[in-house]
Amino acid sequence: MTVLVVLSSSVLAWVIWTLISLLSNYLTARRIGLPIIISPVSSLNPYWILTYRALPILPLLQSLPFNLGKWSRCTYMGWSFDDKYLLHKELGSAFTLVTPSVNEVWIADSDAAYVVLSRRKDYIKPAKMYQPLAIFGPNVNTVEGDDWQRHRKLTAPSFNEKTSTSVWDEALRQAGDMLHSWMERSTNGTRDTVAHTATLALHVLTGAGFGISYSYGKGVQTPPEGHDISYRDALLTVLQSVVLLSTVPRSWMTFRFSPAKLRKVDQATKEFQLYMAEMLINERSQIHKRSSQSRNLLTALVRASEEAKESSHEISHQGLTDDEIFGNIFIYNLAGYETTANTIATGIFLLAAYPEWQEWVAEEINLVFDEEEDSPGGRYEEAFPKLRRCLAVMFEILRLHGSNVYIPRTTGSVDSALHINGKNYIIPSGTFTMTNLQALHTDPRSWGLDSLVWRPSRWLVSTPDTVASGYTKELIEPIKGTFLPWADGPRVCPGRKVAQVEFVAVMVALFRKHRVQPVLMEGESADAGKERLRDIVNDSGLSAVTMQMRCPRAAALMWRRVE
Ligand code: HEM
Repeated sequence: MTVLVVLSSSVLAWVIWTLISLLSNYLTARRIGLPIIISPVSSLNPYWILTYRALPILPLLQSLPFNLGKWSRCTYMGWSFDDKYLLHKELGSAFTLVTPSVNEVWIADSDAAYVVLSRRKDYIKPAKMYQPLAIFGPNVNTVEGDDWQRHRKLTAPSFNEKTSTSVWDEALRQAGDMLHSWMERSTNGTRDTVAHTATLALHVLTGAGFGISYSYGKGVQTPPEGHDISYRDALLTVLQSVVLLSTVPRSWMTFRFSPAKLRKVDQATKEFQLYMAEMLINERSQIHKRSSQSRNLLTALVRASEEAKESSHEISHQGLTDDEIFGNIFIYNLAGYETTANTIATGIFLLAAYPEWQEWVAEEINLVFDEEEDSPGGRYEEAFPKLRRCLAVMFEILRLHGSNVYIPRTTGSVDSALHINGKNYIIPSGTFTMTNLQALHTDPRSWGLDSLVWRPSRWLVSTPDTVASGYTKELIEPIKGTFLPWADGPRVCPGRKVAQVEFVAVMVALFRKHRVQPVLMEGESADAGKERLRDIVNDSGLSAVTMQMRCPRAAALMWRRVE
């Protein structure tokens, strides 16, 4: 009886607290003056996320009469991928989503989006939201303010033209081997495009970022002395277990009776930490002997940190601690792995669904590379700037199928003024601003009436120079705030050039002499096969970190050589 009373009073207290918070947030939202949607939950509420993932509750809510479930249209993770710009078309360039925990201002106005992403001190990256990613130590993605400036200054310059050259070489080599493995199963095709592009992206990062080169085909590598698993396998397990690592306490993973999966994650985490510590000791000794020849993210991180320490009396404020170096090694791997791998995999699916764009890309690649050369190497500096169609394909993937569909910021402890669609608004302290990338990327006012159509050629324009040379066209420069797959402003993605170089190199290796198509099901026409691929790409959702196709293994892709 007492238990029942305690339980029902707790539920009642929770309901009252929720209603009071909702009312208080609603009154605050009224003062902003933007259209309002009231939701009983926040899209970031973990219990809500678990509920709609476990039960088919969303369609039910959305079919309620009198628009009672309208809130559920914009309170699940990745909702704007499904909605595109439609909710903004109804409500305007911005609206406030009122929830019991926080007010979220969703923005699809290009000028306002640009301002929010540029003014990092007024619109702060919510560091608390990213804390779970500080698994190995604080890093550029999890810190704010002066700390962020220090991390950024010491890590981002590692991504220079030298890195781009190594990324280019490594991506060409890996993609050539990946293609070779696909050609070996040409009749049945492969269902593992996503897994294989993930291996490729990981190998490019370990090779170009950390100087550890792997051959594409070799799965498990023999671990060096003192290790039970290879660096690659330890890193892969860690990257694929981010959600576990950031939610399950480490001590639970070490119990004798813990599930094997948890113990495997624990082992990989320890091994990865050990590898990083060894790399650090090795790199420091090379620096002190002044004998290091290699130049990669790790060397740059350690050097920059050592130099900063030497040149400052306030040591701890200038360099990076060992934990911070580990934290950054991890985050650069994480941030650069899934995003790039997904973009390449989605691109392959889309090109298989639209073979006319394969021919378009191949035409450019064959103009740039010598017909006779069997495996196109080509120097990065000469080839990359000419491969504009390849880059256009990437931009068009990111416009409609980018890894991020929104970018969160918060006004912190002070109110902030924001000009939206010709009017001034005061965004109160403690409000989240969500830059709605998917709505901005699909808005017909910026992208034309065919904004939802995947059409890479929209990225190219003829200029007098390009017409005179009879060569390919120039890439357009989108209006500020209309294309933000890498964000913008001071916290713009530091790996965007790496991702571009990697993507273009992969296109070169795959499409110069080969084409991809879906393996048709029994009785399926070629058009229906392509439609099936488009459906698979459109059925994407937000995983822990990025947008991903939910069922990429539902289609097998077949590669063939063309002359
Ligand atoms: C197509 C590929 C990629 C996409 C779409 C992408 C997208 C983004 C976006 C949107 C952000 C900003 C997030 C925010 O401010 O809330 C970001 C940040 C970041 N990205 Fe990327 N990224 C890609 C590839 C890479 C690569 C290859 C690397 C590293 C090698 C990388 C490293 C990072 C890091 C470290 C940050 C945090 C920067 C900071 O907070 O100052 N990304 N990325």
